[in-house]
Amino acid sequence: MEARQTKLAIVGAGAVGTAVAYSSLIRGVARTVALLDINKAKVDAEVLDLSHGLEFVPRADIIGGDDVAVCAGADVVVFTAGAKQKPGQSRLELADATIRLTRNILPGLLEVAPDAIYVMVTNPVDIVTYAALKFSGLPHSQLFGSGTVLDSSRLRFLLSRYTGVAPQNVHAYIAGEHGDSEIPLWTSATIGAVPLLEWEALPGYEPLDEAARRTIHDEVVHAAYRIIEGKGATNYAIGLAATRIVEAILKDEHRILPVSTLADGFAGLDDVCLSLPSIVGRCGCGRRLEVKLSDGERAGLMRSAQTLRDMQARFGL
Ligand SMILES: O=P(O)(O)OC[C@H]1O[C@](O)(COP(=O)(O)O)[C@@H](O)[C@@H]1O
Repeated sequence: MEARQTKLAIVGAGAVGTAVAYSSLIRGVARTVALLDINKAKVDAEVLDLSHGLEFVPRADIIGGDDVAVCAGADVVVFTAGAKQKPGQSRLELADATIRLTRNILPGLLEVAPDAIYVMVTNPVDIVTYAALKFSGLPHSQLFGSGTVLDSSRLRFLLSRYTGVAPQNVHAYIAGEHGDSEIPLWTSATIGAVPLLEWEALPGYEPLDEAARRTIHDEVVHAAYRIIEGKGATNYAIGLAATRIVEAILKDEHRILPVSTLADGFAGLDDVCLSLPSIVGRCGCGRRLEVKLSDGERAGLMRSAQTLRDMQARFGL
């Protein structure tokens, strides 16, 4: 009997969608990678370019087109389609067009891939995820957003640079909105087995005091703006972050990832999609962790949730 083959469908063949396809192929997360885009010439060209590298990656097929049928039977759908972010433009300004686009595309996808786990990546991801949950009627385990998985890896990269320890050993999360109101969860963070708030600087490194933590937080929040100013879009790190989520799903890893999902009352948060460390596996997004929060972190999360609720109301959600 042949093993069931896994299929990843990526909606949107722009800078982010193609980065997800590229990193997914390199990491060998799915046997088939399908790319869908309304621009047929572009998607065909991307598929051809990626096909020419198949010799160098784990065994896979790459297909694509402008017909939703290309996503048929997908196990995971990564949704990256949306309006392009311009320099200086906030994530919010993009929201209206993107929400309409999401509403138009989802029904066709649900028809051909009803059992897929849907990972929304398009910004503003928390709002798009909330809207997509409403439009699709899917349970929040089956549809969630990439949230602050990328922001958390930016945080880990910066902490790694400050402390001289590998980012893999920095266990720290950004929570809340994937956007300006996001907050680092310093209280629960550890470096190796050492609580981050008790970290003693290694020789040649500065202490991780409050001022340093404030600078790092600020850098994480503004990282995307700096990249957009320089190259118009962020794509490689979000491609890797989304691939990490897909891998956790398809390999049923039960990984703890700060994905954006509907709040269920934890820390007094509800009726909003935001990120908190959650368990991700083959059934999608499972339980949230009951993370220990300081009063300041709790208040920050409440503010972030309120920012998102205000946006939801502005878009009639
Ligand atoms: O610092 P430790 O305990 O050796 O853990 C390292 C492991 O943690 C990870 O970085 C995952 O960390 P998180 O659970 O904080 O996401 C793995 O990639 C790595 O293998």
